[in-house]
Amino acid sequence: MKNYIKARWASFGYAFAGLFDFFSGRHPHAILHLIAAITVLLAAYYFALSPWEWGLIILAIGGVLALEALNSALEYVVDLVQPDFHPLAKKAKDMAAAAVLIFALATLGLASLIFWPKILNLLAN
Ligand SMILES: Nc1ncnc2c1ncn2[C@@H]1O[C@H](COP(=O)(O)OP(=O)(O)OP(=O)(O)O)[C@@H](O)[C@H]1O
Repeated sequence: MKNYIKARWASFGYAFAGLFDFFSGRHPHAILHLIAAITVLLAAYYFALSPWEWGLIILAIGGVLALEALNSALEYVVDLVQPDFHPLAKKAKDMAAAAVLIFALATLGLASLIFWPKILNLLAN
């Protein structure tokens, strides 16, 4: 039991090592997504979103950041197994980037649905 807890605790530490690497500055997209996330969270606070709106925004931000982290992980693996140019390495990296783009666009749609009426309302008053 003690060893089990020790191993789980170590896994938690590895996840934090990944998190530290992700936001270390070595992955410029991670920093861009973080800045965008903080901006959206500040806007959410300003417009006093409902709990449901907060929940959707938090899930969407978490999804974008998690997908970007997976994209970076895949880049590491591709660079490890195929440091030289290879058409399949290109396809793998481009597809992973597409996954982030798809989720980011969906998040943009969600944010527009939530914020646009509130912005219009603010402009009208
Ligand atoms: N080994 C490779 N073979 C073929 N094309 C590659 C290879 N490595 C990278 N590429 C191409 O270059 C693009 C950019 O790859 P890169 O690894 O620099 O990622 P990035 O999107 O710039 O992310 P980051 O800035 O986080 O490193 C890939 O999407 C792919 O099209």
